[in-house]
Amino acid sequence: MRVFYEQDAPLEPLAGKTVAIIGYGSQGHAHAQNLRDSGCNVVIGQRAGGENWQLAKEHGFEPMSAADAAKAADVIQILVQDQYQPKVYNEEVLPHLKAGKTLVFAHGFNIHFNQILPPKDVDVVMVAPKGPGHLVRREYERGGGVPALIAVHQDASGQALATALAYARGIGSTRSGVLQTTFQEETETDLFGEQAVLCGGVSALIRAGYETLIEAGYQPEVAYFECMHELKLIVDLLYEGGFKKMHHSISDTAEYGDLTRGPRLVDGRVKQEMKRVLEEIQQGHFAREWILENQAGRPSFYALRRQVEEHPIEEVGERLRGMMAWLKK
Ligand SMILES: NC(=O)C1=CN([C@@H]2O[C@H](COP(=O)(O)OP(=O)(O)OC[C@H]3O[C@@H](n4cnc5c(N)ncnc54)[C@H](OP(=O)(O)O)[C@@H]3O)[C@@H](O)[C@H]2O)C=CC1
Ligand SMILES: CC[C@](O)(C(C)=O)C(=O)O
Repeated sequence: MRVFYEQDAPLEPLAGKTVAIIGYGSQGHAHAQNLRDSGCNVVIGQRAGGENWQLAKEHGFEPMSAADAAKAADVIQILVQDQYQPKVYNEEVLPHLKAGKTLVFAHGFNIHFNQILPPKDVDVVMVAPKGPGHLVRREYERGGGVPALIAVHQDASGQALATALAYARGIGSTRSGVLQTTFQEETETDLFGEQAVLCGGVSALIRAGYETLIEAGYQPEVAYFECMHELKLIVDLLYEGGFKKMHHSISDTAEYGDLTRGPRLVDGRVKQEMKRVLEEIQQGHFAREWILENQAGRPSFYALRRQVEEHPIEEVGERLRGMMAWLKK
């Protein structure tokens, strides 16, 4: 697998071009500012009135409608919520697409699951940072970058890969490394990662650990520190140096407990369920469920979100974090 760095990704394909960032949210605010700081000409398509419209103005942009931004731009990055993308694309972006323009995505969902069908004469690429938008900005400002996946879905101009690489450079990702993939691989692995491990798996593990300690009579504050607070510090070690660095830093007692008890918890049954989760993604069942959930006004999403946000660990966590003055609110 080839990894692309700064020397492989000149910015020239974006020279003299205008990049539209449609949606000034988590990813949008980071891509827009990083590209501008890299010398690119950036316009913002952000619906008016809300906090992100205001934020774009505070950051020195003149936000306009998605339609006006798509009309003005050569390269159009779609960074509105996945569930709104087909509507925004059909109503505001499609009328302004023509040969020579490039459509960019940060996640393959709508292309891979056929919710957006671009005309054949435009380039369609993906530049998907492997991290939350706020870190895409923070790492860039620190002189680094969040790694990214790139992919080419349509190469009408013959320049699609070069454009994607230039874009990845503009947001800082080639400082860390950019891997080429397909829309299918990015979509399936990204959904699996966020469901089974990063968001779904970890959150469920935290809640189960906390509940186990509370049900055994331990203090909520102690349970919070053990099951949520310290997790960040352990993950930092994993991020910096893998299991080896984590093992080096934790006590031998902790390491022995990790090696002998961890596999008892995440055993064959968990892996079996992970496989089912992956199959639901691969067969389009998750996509169908999420699309229909949105069409129905998200009744399950809101009910489940409320349940999790009302979990007792949230109350104790908020109180304890309130005492940590250095934490960003
Ligand atoms: N969050 C992340 O870190 C990651 C996200 N991605 C992908 O990036 C894309 C964007 O996600 P994310 O940054 O989380 O999205 P956010 O929800 O953070 O931001 C979406 C933005 O789009 C705006 N918007 C919605 N509708 C319109 C419209 N009609 N016209 C103009 N602007 C509109 C929203 O405005 P308003 O504020 O008014 O709602 C908001 O500012 C998705 O494809 C996602 O899968 C990929 C990797 C990581
Ligand atoms: C882990 C969640 C993520 O996939 C991400 C930040 O990469 C997302 O879509 O937000």
